[in-house]
Amino acid sequence: MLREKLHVRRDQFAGYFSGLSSVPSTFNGSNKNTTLSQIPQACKPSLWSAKTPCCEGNTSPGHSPAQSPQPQIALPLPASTRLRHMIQNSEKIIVCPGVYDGLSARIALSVGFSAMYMTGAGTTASRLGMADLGIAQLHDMRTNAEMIANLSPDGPPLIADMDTGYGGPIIIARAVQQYILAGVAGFHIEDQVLQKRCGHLSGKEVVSSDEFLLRIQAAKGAALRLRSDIVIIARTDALQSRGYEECISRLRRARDAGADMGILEGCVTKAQAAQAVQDLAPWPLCLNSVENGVSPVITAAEAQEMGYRVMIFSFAGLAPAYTAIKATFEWLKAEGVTGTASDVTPKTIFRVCGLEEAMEIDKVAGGSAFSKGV
Ligand SMILES: C[C@](O)(C(=O)O)[C@H](CC(=O)O)C(=O)O
Repeated sequence: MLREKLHVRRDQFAGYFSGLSSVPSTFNGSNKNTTLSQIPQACKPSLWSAKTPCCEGNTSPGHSPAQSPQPQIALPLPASTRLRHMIQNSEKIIVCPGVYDGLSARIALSVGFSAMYMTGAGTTASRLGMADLGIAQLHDMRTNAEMIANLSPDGPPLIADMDTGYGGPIIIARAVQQYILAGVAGFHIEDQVLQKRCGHLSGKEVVSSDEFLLRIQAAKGAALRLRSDIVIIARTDALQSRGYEECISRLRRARDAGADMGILEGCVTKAQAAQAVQDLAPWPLCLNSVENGVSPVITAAEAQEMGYRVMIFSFAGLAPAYTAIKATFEWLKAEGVTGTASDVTPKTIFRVCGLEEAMEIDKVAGGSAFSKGV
């Protein structure tokens, strides 16, 4: 039953994702307009791979036949294109753990998620040591996102927080361009005033619906100009001050302006979260889960049943890091030792952070720095 429902939904979503699904980079160096569906399966993502067998003697669009004995370099599909494809085709809701720095992202990669989310609250806390009050600016967010997105460029696509877009249309266009160049696959942009705050705090203020639309149009224009597939997620924080109907109206306007997906931030009941999907269908929605925030706890399975396509768990890394670090520091202060579990050695952390891959790079290049191990 659920499966059937999902099939219907995926077909419906297709309309929203067909527009920009052409591969913007020169896939196989020849056809700028090659679409995802035109790319033969065997040619799909293979980072720096040699020519695939199906390219042999194939002169159809999307292929360049062998012209020299040099191995052909097949560019990987951009993460944005892969994310778009996942949203359209995935059987299951796409669960994105909130990551905020290199280590939390590396842990998410090692656990094996299909996508990740870079939280603005976590970025602000970890990079600036500040609360989520609109203090992190484009530079802070872009540099963090770029580092995280490029830990595994052909790995799970990264959805990143873009807060309010950090200014008017010109700054927003610049922010979108920088996120695209950073390798970010999708982002959410909201309607809070520039002096924003976490969506789960009270006293939030939002800009007018027209100004929100302007933000979406600026973002969409930038993506189109760069021929990027980046997934634009319109988020409204208007529930607290303007009510549910206004949120639906704002999200509809954002959808009509070309946003690919929506977030109704801070739903206060499960019924409301489910209703939003129905009211905006077939436009896909993303659910932001902040446990102990203003929303009830909704599991990924429940969100999938409601019809959500993506779910971000903003505090999934930050909250346990806080708990563990605080407990350890308190222990250290009291006892003079950290009490670290014996199976967590320096190598454990370095392994998660690519130790073996780094050693392999050195070896393949002919180096011997690690020939005696580490
Ligand atoms: C999703 C969010 O934008 C984030 O930065 O992760 C925050 C999370 C939070 O601060 O609780 C938000 O919901 O505003």
